[in-house]
Amino acid sequence: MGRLVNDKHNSPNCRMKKVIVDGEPHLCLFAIKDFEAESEITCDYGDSQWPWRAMTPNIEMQPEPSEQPEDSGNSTASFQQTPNIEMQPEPSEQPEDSGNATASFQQTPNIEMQPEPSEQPEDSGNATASFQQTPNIEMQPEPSEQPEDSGNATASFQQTPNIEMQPEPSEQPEDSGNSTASFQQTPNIEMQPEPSEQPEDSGNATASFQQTPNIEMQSEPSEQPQDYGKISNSKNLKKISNSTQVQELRLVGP
Ligand SMILES: C[S@@+](CC[C@H](N)C(=O)[O-])C[C@H]1O[C@@H](n2cnc3c(N)ncnc32)[C@H](O)[C@@H]1O
Repeated sequence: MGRLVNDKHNSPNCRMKKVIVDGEPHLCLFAIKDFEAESEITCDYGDSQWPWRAMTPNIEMQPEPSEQPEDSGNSTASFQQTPNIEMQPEPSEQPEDSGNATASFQQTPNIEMQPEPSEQPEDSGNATASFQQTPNIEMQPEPSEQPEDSGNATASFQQTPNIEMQPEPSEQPEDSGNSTASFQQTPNIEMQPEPSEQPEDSGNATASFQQTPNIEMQSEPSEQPQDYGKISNSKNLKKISNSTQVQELRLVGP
């Protein structure tokens, strides 16, 4: 318990007394005033050149009147402010040591983080951005090994089956594996020759039947005009008539 009591020369809340029990001395601590729980326990260490006392009077005089004028009797407030003031000179005496230990460690990782962004000058405070770019850079080399498969993996795979489909129909145009492509192309090829044959057939059929009667018609009239021409020929008729007349004459004559 005694190791928890601080020194307070002016207004301690406790007092240390020597009590002899069974002939043996004991240091016993007694409260000399009421104070709340968890308050600083203080007593007068006695007259001595305690190092903190050399600093305490000057420090206590400044904060007590200005900040807590109504707490004149509250020694607790003075001691609470005292350590705060003591913490400031400690960092100044040892700027990189205990007092600034927390700050120094916080700055250290920040300094470590800055060199990383310095490689990426615009990512100074954006450690997250730097890490995001790093995987992007890693992703780029991977595509660089396969430059055509990088971002167009889908396109490449789409092209691959297309390329496979093209040679397959060419190699096995009528096989089962290329049923889709082969049959699509095959009917196209069949359809092309069919129309190419049909136009000739259909047109020839029509033309042949048309020509045939024409030819027949031509032949018929070609024969008839000759007959009709003979009959219609007035000269021939005259010859015939003359011959009949001659025959009649001959019959009549003898
Ligand atoms: C018995 S211990 C008191 C408890 C100690 N302050 C602690 O936190 O454990 C005695 C030591 O406390 C410190 N101390 C006691 N009274 C003080 C005061 N008024 N101002 C600054 N340090 C004090 C000194 O370092 C002293 O050696």
